This record gives sequence, structure tokens and C-alpha cells, in this order.
Amino acid sequence: MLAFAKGHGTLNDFVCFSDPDGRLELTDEQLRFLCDRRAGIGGDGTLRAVRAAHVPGYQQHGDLWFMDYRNADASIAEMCGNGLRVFLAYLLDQGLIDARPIDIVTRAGVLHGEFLPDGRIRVTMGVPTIAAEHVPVTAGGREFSAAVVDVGNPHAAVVLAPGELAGIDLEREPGYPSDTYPNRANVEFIEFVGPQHVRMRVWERGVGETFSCGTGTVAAAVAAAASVGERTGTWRVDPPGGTLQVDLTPEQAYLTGPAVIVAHGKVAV
Ligand SMILES: N[C@@H](CCC[C@H](N)C(=O)O)C(=O)O
Repeated sequence: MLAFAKGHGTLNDFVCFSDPDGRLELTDEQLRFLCDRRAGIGGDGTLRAVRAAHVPGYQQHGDLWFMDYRNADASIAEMCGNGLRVFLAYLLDQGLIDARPIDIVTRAGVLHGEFLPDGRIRVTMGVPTIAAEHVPVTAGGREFSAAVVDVGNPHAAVVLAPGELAGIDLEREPGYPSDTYPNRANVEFIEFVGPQHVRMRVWERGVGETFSCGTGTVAAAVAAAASVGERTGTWRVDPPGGTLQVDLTPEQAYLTGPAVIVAHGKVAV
């Protein structure tokens, strides 16, 4: 039996489990089962907590925890922003860390987390970059122009005119150029609510439309900022599952928001 916890950050939900010594060898089928909302536990992805010393290629980080994130379809992603906050909440819940600031190893590098006095968790998100500003994206038979944003993982971020967001068809995966996104992409649709305040919807690579995506909110803030000639500032981003704060500085992006562990259990895998 596998001991797990279920958690979410703005309704982006994850099945979490620990494997400090890297002994578990779950197959893709078992990971998909854990994320299956009918046959399994249910989640947008899985978070395995393993010491970096036991992860090939990351041994140099020794005793730090490595966040082994997998999408619901078991595909590997470089980073997961909501997942990183939930990962910290899970490690704390399990008594594997205390509430002091901590470094976590991810496939996108070593990132830093802090538990804030107001209950939110703030994580560093590296330095997001825009590689191109006008790449075609299609959804529901319409064509849009997207910014190509790298937040460790690949994003196509479309800034819409106000009032357009609700009508975007995300029944199916949006189209995007495969030469720009050889490893596929997460796609955000964004509209302004006010100055430095946007709402968004997201199609997540390896999952589908989700209630939230942390890296996606950072991509949304970066693209929205660029659309009004800005590169820094504190942005409020509202995905359908809640509200996140994105701070853009020249040295680093920060993602701040809630993360909760809602259940514990054991599951036969
Ligand atoms: N939900 C995540 C992003 C997870 C990875 C993404 N689906 C990908 O494949 O890149 C987040 O909160 O950032």
C-alpha cells in the first residue's frame, strides 16, 4: 500500500507521496491511476518527495528534497508552481521539514520556498523569459497571437481583449506551432481586470483545462506586463481556482499563494 496525501493550490490538485531513498518505481500506468478521478485518487499531477542524492543527475544537491512532478498523463514536466507550494505544505505536514525557508530541487533548478505569516507560501520561479511575442495559437477555430514564455516549462500566453475570456473554447487542446514547441506547451488565455490584475484560463500540457497553473500565472503576468510595456511589478492573477500573486523583478519571479493538504490515505498501486 502507498501512503499518500491529497493537496491543492488554488484547486490545482496533486497526489503526494514520499520516497526519501528513491526506492519506489511506479510505472506510468500507476501514476495515471493515482490521478484518475474515478478509478484512482484524482489529481492534475503527482508529487514524489525524494532526496536529491537518490535522483540520477541531481546527486550534487545532497540532502535537499527533489520535487519529482509528473502530469496526470504521467508525462514529466520541468516545473510546477502550484505543485511546488503544495510540495512544501506536504513536507511540512509529514514532519519532513520545519517552517523555515528552504531550497527545493526541481528539474528547472534549485528554487526557494517560504511559509509566510499569513498562511500563504511564496516560492521563487527563476527568471521567466519571452522568446517571441507573436506566435499563432488556435482554439475553437479562432486564431490568436501568443507570447512564447519560458518559466522553466513552455507556455504560450495569449492576451485577449476584455470580455473575451469566457468565450474561449478549451474543450480541446489549442493548436500551436510544433517547431516553436517541440515538447508541446501549456497555453494561457488572459484578460485584464484592472491595472496589474488579470484573470486567466489555462490548458495544461499533459492534463487539459485546469483550475489553476502556477507557472501559467507567472507566464500570464509576464505576457500581460509586456503587453503594456512593463517588465516588473506585483501582479494579481486570478485563474478559475482562486487568486495568486506574481512578483516580477529583474532578478527573479516570485509566486505567492495558498497550498493545503486536505486528505491522507493509503492506496493499493
Ligand atoms: N500545474 C503546474 C504546471 C504543471 C506542468 C505543466 N502541465 C507542464 O507540462 O509543463 C503549475 O502549477 O505550474
